[in-house]
Amino acid sequence: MYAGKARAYTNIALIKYWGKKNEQLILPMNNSLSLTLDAFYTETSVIFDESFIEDSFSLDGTLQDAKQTAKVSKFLDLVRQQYKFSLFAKVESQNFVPTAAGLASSASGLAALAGACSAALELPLDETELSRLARRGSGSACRSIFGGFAEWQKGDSDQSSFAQAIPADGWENELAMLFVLVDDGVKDISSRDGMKRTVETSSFYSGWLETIDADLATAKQAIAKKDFNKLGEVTEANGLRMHGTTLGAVPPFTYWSPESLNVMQLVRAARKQGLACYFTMDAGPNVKILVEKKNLTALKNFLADHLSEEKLITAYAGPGITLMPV
Ligand SMILES: O=C(O)C[C@@](O)(CF)CCOP(=O)(O)OP(=O)(O)O
Repeated sequence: MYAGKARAYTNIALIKYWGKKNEQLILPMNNSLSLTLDAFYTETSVIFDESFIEDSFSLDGTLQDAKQTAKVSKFLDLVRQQYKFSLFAKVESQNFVPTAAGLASSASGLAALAGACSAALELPLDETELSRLARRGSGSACRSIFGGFAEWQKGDSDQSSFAQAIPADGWENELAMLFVLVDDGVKDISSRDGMKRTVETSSFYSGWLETIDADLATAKQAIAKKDFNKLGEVTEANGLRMHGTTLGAVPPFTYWSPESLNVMQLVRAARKQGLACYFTMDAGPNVKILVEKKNLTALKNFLADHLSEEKLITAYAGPGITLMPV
């Protein structure tokens, strides 16, 4: 029997990954840059044992159906193939996210799964190898191996596509990200399906790609200079352009709900009153507001007049993956 456990935190992209060059290897079209957060994480344990006759996967104590288990098995098959063994596994994941729906990210889940497998099999994987393995589970998971800021080097092969930490001299600890929960109950298109349709059909997609390198350079410069407004501006613009591509897809779609738009307007209004804060969104209606810790209370007070308190979740910069005793 081989057992391992890992904890990994979710990350939010400031410069987005939105499109694959290679679906099977999960190689992205562009580099992306994220901030790992402390508020949401997943703990996953894995047991490989010769007595198991199939893989099993339980999430938050509930045994998952064949479809969900197949996703985990696909990842386990990769590990079995790469490390040349054939034992089945029992996988148990627990998402530590506020009860609000739609906050558990595949990034923390798949990063934790990669970490748990490497711990169970006592694979001497360094961060790069762990990031590469996590990427095969879900692209954004490769960034959750690292704490703070991380950049996913797109590479052009399985070997060359992985994330690296972006040193920021502790500046990430001066930042906060306020999640505004906009649960409009509509079942969103998954990020995997959304980016696939966009790459394949959106006439806006090439325009999006042309802007990424400049955005990345701007974001990295801003981090190096601890220039919050510069980082916020490029984050907000990049996220808007990513979402713009979905409107050009066939059929067109958007993750924005009326309440999402309302929150975006509130962020702009707060800025007009001199409160430095910027929004970004991913494959869902929730809005994430990047703000400096020193302005967090002022931002919450500003929003309190418009949004109910329980819709707000505060996150700070979080750590990288930790392998844990079983
Ligand atoms: O996180 C970002 O850079 C931007 C997004 O969150 C925007 F929605 C996409 C994340 O995609 P992911 O779930 O990693 O896809 P997978 O590789 O198909 O599993």
